[in-house]
Amino acid sequence: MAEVVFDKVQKAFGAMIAVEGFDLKIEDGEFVSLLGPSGCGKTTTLRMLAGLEQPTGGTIRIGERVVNGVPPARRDIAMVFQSYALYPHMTVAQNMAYPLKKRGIGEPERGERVRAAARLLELEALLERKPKQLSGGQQQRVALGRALVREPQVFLLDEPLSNLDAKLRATMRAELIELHGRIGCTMVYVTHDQLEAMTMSTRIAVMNKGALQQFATPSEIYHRPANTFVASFIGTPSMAVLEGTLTQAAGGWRIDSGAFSADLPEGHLSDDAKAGPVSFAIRPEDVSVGQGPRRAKVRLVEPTGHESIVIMDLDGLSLTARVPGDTQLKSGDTVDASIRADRIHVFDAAAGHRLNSDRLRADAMATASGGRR
Ligand SMILES: Nc1ncnc2c1ncn2[C@@H]1O[C@H](COP(=O)(O)OP(=O)(O)OP(=O)(O)O)[C@@H](O)[C@H]1O
Repeated sequence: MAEVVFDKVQKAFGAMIAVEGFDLKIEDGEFVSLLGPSGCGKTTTLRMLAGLEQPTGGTIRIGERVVNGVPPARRDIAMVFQSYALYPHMTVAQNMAYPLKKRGIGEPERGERVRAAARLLELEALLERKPKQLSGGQQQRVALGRALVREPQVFLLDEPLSNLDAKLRATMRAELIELHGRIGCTMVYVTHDQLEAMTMSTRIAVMNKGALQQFATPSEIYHRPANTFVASFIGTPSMAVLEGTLTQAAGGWRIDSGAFSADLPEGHLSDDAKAGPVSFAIRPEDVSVGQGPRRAKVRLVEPTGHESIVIMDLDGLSLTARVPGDTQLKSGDTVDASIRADRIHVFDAAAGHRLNSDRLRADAMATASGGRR
């Protein structure tokens, strides 16, 4: 087990900068997800950690050792890919033993390590099967087992669940959380699926356009997005980032956007807030439908089963709300509505960084889960 540190890491492919100014300190035993949209540099970052790509700037450290220039086989890491890459002619046991055989580890120890990993992953009954006789989830477990037998300092996982169907993904998510709990190994997990990142990680590194946007617990990232990118990327349905103007009002700040205005409670914004243009965003759960002083016109109702997502115009803003799945609301209806002014996220209009003081949020956060740490 080891900590992993990226220090000002850059990766350029010719003129194309894939990763830039990347600083990250992953603590020993953490489960960290690299999360971001397609092309943001997640896989390149993981491949640099694995030694499959060389950084064009900065240093990467695993434990005490700077690994720039160290070949993959000597980094003491194990990688699990999206494609399980099992050898079809070998049994499960032979597949799992293969990395040990390549390292010259003798038979009694090989067998022992394979049996231990098989026990951990509940693969004991499948050891003599060939990969084609296994389900997708079982194949994924063998790929994990093959990584596990190497007893690496760090596990690297690149979208390992993306070939599985929704039900199996949910099962494997739970299995990976359990596995991490049992072996306590440092894990770095690449995904563009925020549900995976939110449920499994101790901390999430949100990336966009090759740069780190925020590195924090899932709860922190959801409740205190550091900038407009994280605010709009995290959350399903997502928050729209709206344009408004901040003015000083008696007792605090007021935010206006066309016909919409809201008085922000005292202490809601940090000392960085200045009168003038801002961006702001409101989570769907902070919009109430069916009661309140505002009027909203329903544009669309999207049933998802236990709840429905309502897209509506409220004082000229397009907002999204969640309502119970048995709602009778339909497009064209006019309803009473309210928003939680104490939950409005406010950002600098130009730079996009968060302007909330989060003093009011701190109490709620103290009782919320701070990720899996
Ligand atoms: N070998 C390469 N040569 C040139 N450009 C590359 C190379 N590998 C990656 N890139 C570019 O670097 C950027 C980051 O790619 P990367 O694969 O790291 O993104 P990603 O976040 O993992 O995306 P995805 O989720 O689609 O896999 C992309 O614009 C990609 O086209």
